[in-house]
Amino acid sequence: MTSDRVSSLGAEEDDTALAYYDDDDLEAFSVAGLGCEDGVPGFSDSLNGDVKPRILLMGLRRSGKSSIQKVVFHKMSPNETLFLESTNKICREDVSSSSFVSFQIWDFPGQIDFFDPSFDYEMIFIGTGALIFVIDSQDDYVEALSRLHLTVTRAYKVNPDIHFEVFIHKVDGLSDDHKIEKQRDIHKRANDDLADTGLERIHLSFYLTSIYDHSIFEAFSKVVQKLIPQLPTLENLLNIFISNSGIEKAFLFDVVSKIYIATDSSPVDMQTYELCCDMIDVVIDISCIYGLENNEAGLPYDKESMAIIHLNNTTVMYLKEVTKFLAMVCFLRKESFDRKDSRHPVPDAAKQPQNIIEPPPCFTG
Ligand SMILES: Nc1nc2c(ncn2[C@@H]2O[C@H](COP(=O)(O)OP(=O)(O)OP(=O)(O)O)[C@@H](O)[C@H]2O)c(=O)[nH]1
Repeated sequence: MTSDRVSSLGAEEDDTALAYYDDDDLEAFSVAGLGCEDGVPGFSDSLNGDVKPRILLMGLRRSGKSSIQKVVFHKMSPNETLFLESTNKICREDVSSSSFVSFQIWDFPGQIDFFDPSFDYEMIFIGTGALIFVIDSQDDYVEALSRLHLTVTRAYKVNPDIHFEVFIHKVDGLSDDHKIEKQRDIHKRANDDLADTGLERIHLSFYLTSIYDHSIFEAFSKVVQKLIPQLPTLENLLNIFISNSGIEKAFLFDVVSKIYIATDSSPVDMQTYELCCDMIDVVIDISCIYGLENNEAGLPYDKESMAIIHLNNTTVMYLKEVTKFLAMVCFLRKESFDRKDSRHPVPDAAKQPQNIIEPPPCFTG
């Protein structure tokens, strides 16, 4: 692999870095143990200690892999993906925008034959944390299912710890009934194929996704959460947090990608998640316009970042910076929120009954 065939795109400012490899490089990668060139690590990264978990995006041509990556990690608007050219190189991206969300995404061109004997797929799968297989739900998926089966069985043999995630994608064109029907059919066929080869122990997770709504962010959140070793601890902390405050639901969000890296153990509904994403957008957009000094660059998000939004259904949303890249987004009832306001000026606050739940410190301003 020569250095002129490896180009880093200038996305480092937002803590992402891309490296592209062209078809000829695939042959070069079949040489086991290929190391770093020009600061760009090769497939053998997984063998050294401080490597990030790898997420692979695979699927047939035009299934929507690159669109997913661009919309989730580069804020590309869904309509712009109509003009994306077919990927003919492996595209790797480092995502390290927060201390908890740190991984690499590998976007594979649909036409690559991984199982060409000259290509060392073992090196790819060994360092992989999750394999996302994208199926275009608006297309005939017979070929996609046989490709899924081949990919999953090969990958499992190399690395049984991989999480296999199937995105039934482009569901925006389908009615609700149709979506459920497709999901049931794909789920059944994929698992039947595995059972036929005696591999029913392989677990596939299925998600209905589209880049035209928040479903793709939610699905990606769930995939990434499985790669966060601290997840149970974070969930536990969030459970303690909400049970000791007037808060009903709390999310920890990666602000840049709008992936939620943890939430308390009460169920998440899509509407709540969408509201959180909208709130993050509002905060960042307003801060972009009014929050930056002249000529200042970068994400307008810092220790001062916080917002309160009163919804018309007596719910209050509260966003507060937690770290440089993370935000806590909470939902609480208006009464719980007002209680904090009434605490300070009321001189006889000591008369409050003992069992009133105190708002957490972040609400005491
Ligand atoms: N309706 C709809 N179209 C989508 C969605 N996601 C992607 N597309 C469209 O699908 C087409 C193919 O998307 P790509 O992201 O280039 O597909 P790909 O899998 O990367 O394709 P290759 O690079 O050829 O492997 C584009 O026209 C996208 O606009 C979606 O959720 N809904």
